[in-house]
Amino acid sequence: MLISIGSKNPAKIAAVEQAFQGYAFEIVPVDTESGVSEQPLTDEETIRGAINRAVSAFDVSGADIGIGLEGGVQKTEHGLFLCNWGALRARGMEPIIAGGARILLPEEIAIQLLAGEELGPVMDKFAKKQNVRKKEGAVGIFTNGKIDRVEMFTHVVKLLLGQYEFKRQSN
Ligand SMILES: O=c1[nH]c(=O)c2ncn([C@@H]3O[C@H](COP(=O)(O)OP(=O)(O)OP(=O)(O)O)[C@@H](O)[C@H]3O)c2[nH]1
Ligand SMILES: [Mg+2]
Repeated sequence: MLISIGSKNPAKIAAVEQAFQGYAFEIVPVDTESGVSEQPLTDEETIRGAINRAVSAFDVSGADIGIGLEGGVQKTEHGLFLCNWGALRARGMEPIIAGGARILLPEEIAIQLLAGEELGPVMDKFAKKQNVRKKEGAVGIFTNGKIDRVEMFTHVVKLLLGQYEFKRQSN
């Protein structure tokens, strides 16, 4: 099975590799446009980015499955939540969507994002690290390492794969 992912981010690629453990597959990471802002600020925008990545990855690679994973934030009355969305594009079916873990971001982070900053660089500055976005992610930093970005996105890809198999069996 040829699986394309619309990102070259190693954390996202590792999540697809983990979720497809046990399957005979090959992964093709492709640079795709998310079609949304670098820092999505709503669930809707983040979902749109995931779908656009999955469709582009599927179209450019001729793979059996295209996967899109997008991180963003969502304002609530409780504060600004980190949100994560995934999409799966396969022949003969509408894109499948699944949501990932959410955690409240500290106020000092939220203020910077709402002022137009991108979470990736903000996290590097906050954590005094390089490329948090490609490793544990904000989710790893703010959960004291209990769950990192790979594990969080692996869960999302499993939700996508499971729905894909269910739909295939139902048809
Ligand atoms: O350090 C982080 N830990 C996280 O948990 C996280 N979740 C989202 N983001 C940031 O939100 C923006 C859109 O996310 P994103 O899906 O575009 O991710 P990305 O830019 O890292 O990958 P990619 O665009 O190469 O696929 C980018 O600025 C990401 O850095 C995170 N940064
Ligand atoms: Mg990005």
